[in-house]
Amino acid sequence: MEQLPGGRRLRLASSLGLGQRCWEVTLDDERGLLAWRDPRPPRRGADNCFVPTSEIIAVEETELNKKQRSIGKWQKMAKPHAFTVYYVKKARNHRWRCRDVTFWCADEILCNQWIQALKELLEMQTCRPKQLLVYINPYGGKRQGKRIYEQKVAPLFSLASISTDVVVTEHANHAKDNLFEVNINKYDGVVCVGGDGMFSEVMHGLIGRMQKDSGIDQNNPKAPLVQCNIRIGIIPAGSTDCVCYSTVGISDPVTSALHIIIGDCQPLDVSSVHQNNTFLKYAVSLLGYGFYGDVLKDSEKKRWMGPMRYDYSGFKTFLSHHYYEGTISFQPAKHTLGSPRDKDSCRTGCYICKESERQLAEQRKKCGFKHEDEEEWKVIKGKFLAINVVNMCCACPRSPKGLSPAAHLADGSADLILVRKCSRFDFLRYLVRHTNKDDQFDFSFVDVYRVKSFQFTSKLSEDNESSVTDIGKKHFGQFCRDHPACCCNIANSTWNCDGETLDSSAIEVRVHCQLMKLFARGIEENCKDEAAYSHSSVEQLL
Ligand SMILES: CCCCCCCCCCCCC/C=C/[C@@H](O)[C@H](COP(=O)(O)O)NC(C)=O
Ligand SMILES: Nc1ncnc2c1ncn2[C@@H]1O[C@H](COP(=O)(O)OP(=O)(O)O)[C@@H](O)[C@H]1O
Ligand SMILES: [Ca+2]
Repeated sequence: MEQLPGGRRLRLASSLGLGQRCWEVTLDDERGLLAWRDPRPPRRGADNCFVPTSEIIAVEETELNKKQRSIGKWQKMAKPHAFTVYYVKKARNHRWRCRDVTFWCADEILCNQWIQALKELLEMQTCRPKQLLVYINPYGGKRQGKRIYEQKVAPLFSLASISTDVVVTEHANHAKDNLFEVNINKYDGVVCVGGDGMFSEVMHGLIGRMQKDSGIDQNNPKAPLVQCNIRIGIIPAGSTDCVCYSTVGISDPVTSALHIIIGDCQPLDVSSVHQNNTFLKYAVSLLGYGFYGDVLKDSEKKRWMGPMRYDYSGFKTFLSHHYYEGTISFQPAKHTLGSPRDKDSCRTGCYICKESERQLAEQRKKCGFKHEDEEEWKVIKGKFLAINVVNMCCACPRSPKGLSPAAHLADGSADLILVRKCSRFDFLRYLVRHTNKDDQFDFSFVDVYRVKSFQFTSKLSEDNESSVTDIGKKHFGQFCRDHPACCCNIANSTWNCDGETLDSSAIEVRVHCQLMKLFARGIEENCKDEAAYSHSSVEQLL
């Protein structure tokens, strides 16, 4: 142990070989950093590097091969001893890669000391998973799930000494049903390889299992649900991969695997959807009626097209320009500090989400839930082209900022976006803004509210309830008789619930703050990635 001028302790500091030269290598316990720098003065700091120990993937003793030994200093050494450190390298656009660096020295004891010290530090990272349950949907996206897992993810898990039980699903709901049967306590996490639909399935299995084990009735819309502490990791291999993109910042299997390995944790709000005291679904990303429901329903018939089906069905649905009549009621989310029109987005370590977490803990301590129903409800009736309720920004490669750029991952609220009846041209302007930086809510026909609960009843089901003999009933699926060209559809739309269709014209939605956790850390603030590794900051540290 070495003492530095500032009183800081270094666990190890040695001169070790890296390539052809000797480098000063330090392991700083207090700061949790492994650093190596070239002591030669001329090219100041040119090749200095450091890695937080929390981002070291593995340490291995290394046998240097003949080629390595035949060059430079190796020749003079009887038998050099070496070890390799595998670590996370942050690249552009939130992409992470696994890199390695091999150090050598003549002294076997010193080499072992380093391996031992680094392994001890890895052991201390208690948030890392050791045993994972993996579900692969072989038919998601471009049908590459199995290949992606085997070639890109499994080798990294094995490098990090993570054991896995792998299930390749044979039918829809295979993963969900399986989660009710397995010995869940054996695992530190569940990994799903697939798209948003597959993630939704795994989430239903886990949350459902938790409630069942705790004797909570999911059919009761007011039941305080039990939080799910087993984290889910998403390896993106689907068509949209919105949950992965919105929680990591990129859809990239290797990046996601590395977030799982280092044991990241991102809490997530979950909405429950009920109809008349019957549980229907949970949702974490988009709950969409009208446009996004119709796109999904049409695209299901075109699965053979792969991810392209959304472009085809999107275009077709846009042309059909159907709007739907109904009544919306919601309770505004007064507890959260943010608003949907904020300029700042939810980022790693978001203080708005932390504040909600604090409130949640306080609420639990008091052991009672407020009489939420007594709080204010707002009611809006109208004709809508789209009703979107989003728990997170819903960013994905098609829409890099998402449907609600300022929505938060874990603040206990959802953003309710209402797109009222407007011209095709205006609706196109709105859709185009999903894909660029312009304000999506700056239209007279678009309203946005931050809500904690929400209800919707389509006019059709309201009418049916009030008069059973309503002739409209006979005409489901046909266009408005009085106005053949008006695009008002007397059939209901479908809900797009995280990429799964849900046929229900009257639903009740409630946001459950931080009901589950992912192996992720939210989207990191941009540009800092490179800055954190800048040479000047390395200089200050050493
Ligand atoms: C004319 C310009 C049109 C621009 C359209 C912009 C599209 C933006 C799409 C954003 C959708 C984000 C919400 C994510 C939904 C997913 O749950 C769902 C299912 O994803 P999956 O197929 O399971 O990965 N995908 C869709 C398109 O409904
Ligand atoms: N083996 C399987 N065969 C058919 N469907 C499956 C299978 N495994 C999972 N599914 C279902 O496929 C649906 C879509 O999967 P997903 O991975 O989200 O792909 P995509 O992003 O292309 O929609 C999910 O609803 C899931 O329940
Ligand atoms: Ca939220």
